[in-house]
Amino acid sequence: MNEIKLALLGSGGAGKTAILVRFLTKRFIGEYASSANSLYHKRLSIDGRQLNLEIFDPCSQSGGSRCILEEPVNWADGFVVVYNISDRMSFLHAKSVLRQIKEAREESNVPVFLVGTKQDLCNARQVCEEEGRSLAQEERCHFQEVSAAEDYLGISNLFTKLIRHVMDNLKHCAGRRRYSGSKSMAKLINNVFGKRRKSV
Ligand SMILES: Nc1nc2c(ncn2[C@@H]2O[C@H](COP(=O)(O)OP(=O)(O)OP(=O)(O)O)[C@@H](O)[C@H]2O)c(=O)[nH]1
Repeated sequence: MNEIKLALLGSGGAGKTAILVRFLTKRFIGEYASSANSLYHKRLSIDGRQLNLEIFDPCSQSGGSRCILEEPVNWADGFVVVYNISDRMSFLHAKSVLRQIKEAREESNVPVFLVGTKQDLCNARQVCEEEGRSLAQEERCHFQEVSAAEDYLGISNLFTKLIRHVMDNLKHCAGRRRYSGSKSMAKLINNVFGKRRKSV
């Protein structure tokens, strides 16, 4: 069984949980009463391979995104960096997150997806699609705009694509030390990610 670990990063309210819940359950839930970091588990099969997926979704209220950038940026095999297309501050935050991932994981060539979400709110758009695309080009990561409210397929494709890149990258890195050493995992989850674990 392949273990794949993903982390969603981005500013508070950017739409991280909405994207993740859409991917895991196909549903869009308007409000989430979450005040803690969450680790979601999912088994799935991609290209005939059984995968054990763990996805970390930090809650901004618990200072989660700060934690993951300070300590366990090495935990994840791939990242989804989320901003809200109707909030320029969230785009600037995403830019800074991309830089920090790059600094910390330069050698590993870790797959990253920059995601502009809330595409349905295009009347209130503050970040044009081209800006997102060129930032992604600059930072050599993938890019997509989505709407968790309106589009399941786009989000599902995004995660599938990221997971494929992660699998390729892990194959490529085989033999080298995997960044997220399994010995420290339990400690990492308990200390940094809080104790909530969810299976969907
Ligand atoms: N219209 C619209 N609203 C969205 C979309 N995605 C999320 N929202 C709303 O935006 C708000 C914040 O979404 P969350 O998914 O909780 O954002 P988050 O990044 O997880 O926020 P924190 O948990 O605070 O870090 C919620 O009210 C969602 O319903 C979208 O695609 N379209």
